[in-house]
Amino acid sequence: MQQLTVNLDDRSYPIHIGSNLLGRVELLAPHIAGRQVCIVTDDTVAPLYLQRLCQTLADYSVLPVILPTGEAFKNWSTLQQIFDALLGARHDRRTTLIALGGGVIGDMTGFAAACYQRGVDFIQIPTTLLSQVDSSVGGKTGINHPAGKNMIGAFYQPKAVLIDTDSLRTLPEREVSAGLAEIIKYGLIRDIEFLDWLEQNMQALRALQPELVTEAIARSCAIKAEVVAADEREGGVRAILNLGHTFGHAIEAHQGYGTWLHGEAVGAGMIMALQLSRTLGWLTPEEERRCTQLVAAAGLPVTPPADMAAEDFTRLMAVDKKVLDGQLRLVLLKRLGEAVVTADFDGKALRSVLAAGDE
Ligand SMILES: NC(=O)c1ccc[n+]([C@@H]2O[C@H](COP(=O)([O-])OP(=O)(O)OC[C@H]3O[C@@H](n4cnc5c(N)ncnc54)[C@H](O)[C@@H]3O)[C@@H](O)[C@H]2O)c1
Ligand SMILES: O=C(O)C(=O)C[C@@H](O)[C@H](O)[C@H](O)COP(=O)(O)O
Ligand SMILES: [Zn+2]
Repeated sequence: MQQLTVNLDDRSYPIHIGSNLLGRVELLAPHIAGRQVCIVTDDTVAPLYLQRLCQTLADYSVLPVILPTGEAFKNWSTLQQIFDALLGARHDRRTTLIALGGGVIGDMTGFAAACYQRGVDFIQIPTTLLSQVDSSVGGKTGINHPAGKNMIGAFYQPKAVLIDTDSLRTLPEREVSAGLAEIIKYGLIRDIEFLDWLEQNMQALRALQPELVTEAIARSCAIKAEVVAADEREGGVRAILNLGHTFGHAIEAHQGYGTWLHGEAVGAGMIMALQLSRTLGWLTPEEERRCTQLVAAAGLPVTPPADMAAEDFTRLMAVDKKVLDGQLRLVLLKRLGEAVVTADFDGKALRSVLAAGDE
């Protein structure tokens, strides 16, 4: 087992990564204040892992909450089901919420924990590759709004993150690819050696070769933990974790939440950001080609949806959370391994990137 730490003073927490961790009560117990535990999961993950976790927590009073699966349910009415269950079972302020599932469950459970009785503890047990490398770490929690992704939420850190790599065995291939998008993101924004390593190992990673996947998770979490520790509430550098997301979130909202997976939209969105970086002279055409090949090799789309026009992007991107005083800011690459957040790009160049889908 490996252990990393997200260093945030008195809100610091461990990330445990390894095999067979779902059965390790001693990793959870130090982070559970009372006897009440509420496990929030979805109706795909519940039949796979809920019973196992309940057995691990046999000494606690466990309330399971099983939500409908998928991005389309990351909304107010699903969130309300968590509050209904907590109140119905008289959970008090010492309750601990546990998110058992992918990023949708993690984001919603974290937000519920931030709000319930003005804040209770929560633990992340991510079960998708995407949630193991990204969403379970860093404390961004929330739900979608029809007008934009993750528009309602809070920064609220978990007490611990437990990454059981065995849970990936049941993950569909399409979801593995979605997780690889965020892994590639870390190489692009911060670590060119990691990018080289990903190019060399992409097929083995897609096949979930255990040592390699564990290595990819640990390197990704280490980068995310470092960025979050430097800028917890995205006043500055944390925004680099948003590479490809301004475009990607527009794709998700336009297509209808859940039609394109988050990781798929980020894959295509990163290519759009790289194209714009190339037009600024920051990347060579060869570097852009190389990255496009890597994203394609991960099994991800490299072009936006055919039915999305430049105007659709412009409208949806205008509500991005990085917009300041009405001005769009994008995460672009100064060079491979180095990202910047900038408003300083040519509007015409952006328009031609956005119009690629119109052709
Ligand atoms: N908070 C953050 O920092 C952050 C970071 C990245 C993404 N996100 C959010 O995370 C969400 C995407 O997360 P996701 O890709 O995990 O999606 P998800 O939670 O919808 O999970 C994907 C699918 O995999 C299923 N699943 C989960 N674990 C499984 C397993 N072990 N075996 C089989 N099936 C399993 C789920 O039921 C679901 O159908 C988006 O809402 C995105 O906005 C948040
Ligand atoms: O943790 C972050 O910061 C990120 O931006 C990680 C992203 O991968 C993630 O999708 C996040 O939810 C996007 O945040 P948002 O603020 O753009 O909604
Ligand atoms: Zn993301």
